[in-house]
Amino acid sequence: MTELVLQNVSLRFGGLIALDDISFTVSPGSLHALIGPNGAGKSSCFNVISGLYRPTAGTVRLGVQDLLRLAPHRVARLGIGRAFQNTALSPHSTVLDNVLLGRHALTRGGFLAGGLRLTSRQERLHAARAREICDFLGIGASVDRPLGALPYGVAKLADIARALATEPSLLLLDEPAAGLNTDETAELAAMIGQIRTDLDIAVLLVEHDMELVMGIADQVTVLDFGRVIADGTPADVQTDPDVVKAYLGVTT
Ligand SMILES: Nc1ncnc2c1ncn2[C@@H]1O[C@H](COP(=O)(O)OP(=O)(O)OP(=O)(O)O)[C@@H](O)[C@H]1O
Repeated sequence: MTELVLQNVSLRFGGLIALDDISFTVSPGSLHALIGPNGAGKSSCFNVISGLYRPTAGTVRLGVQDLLRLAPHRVARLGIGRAFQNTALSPHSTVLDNVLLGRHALTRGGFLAGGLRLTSRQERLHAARAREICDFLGIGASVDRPLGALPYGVAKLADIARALATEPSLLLLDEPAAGLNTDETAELAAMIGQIRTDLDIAVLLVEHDMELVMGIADQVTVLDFGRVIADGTPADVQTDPDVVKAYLGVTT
């Protein structure tokens, strides 16, 4: 992966400023967290990076590539995969079929949406890769079961598997621990660490679970009211007076 650089990005919705001149860099191979109170602009930031929202000002680059000129599927094809806060997967389809949706981004035009016919050999290769990814995430045993019949934690991992199936070099995870119990959260933390170390994929993580974030991130960017108020190591940001104030609403 090359660096992801957001520079002076602003996003307005009418009179509301969702992102106000934000800049930060996600380094190759890093585990970078984006945190902040409710409404701080974290999801808006993800939507800008993945091409769903066009910012009012600023630049977003992956290496030399200007991401703001690209549609979401082109951003995905450049190696930015995204797992969603509420999984957008089909409960009636099997885990495998859901994960195969991720392979779609790799194929010109999209073999599922675009009607480009794959040979049976290509289909087999995609399915084998999808199974491999599910095995890696520890959900291999559930791969042929309908997603809706499985525990929420497995469904969350299936959505991460779908994002990994796009073969990203940077994975965006939007609140992956939301709705998970303590054990599932601990397993997820270990899994995110393995995605970075074993697969050499950088992770940009939006998450409210501070213990999870501070335990695994090596860089943390803190947003508040659409602005970057701190950017540094977990140790740096935890003691930053502006961050303490934003979270606790008190002056230090
Ligand atoms: N499509 C939209 N139209 C209008 N306003 C929006 C839109 N998306 C986000 N906003 C507003 O932009 C601001 C930032 O919202 P955003 O969802 O990015 O914050 P967040 O940090 O992800 O919050 P949360 O932690 O609650 O998910 C909020 O005031 C929100 O209401």
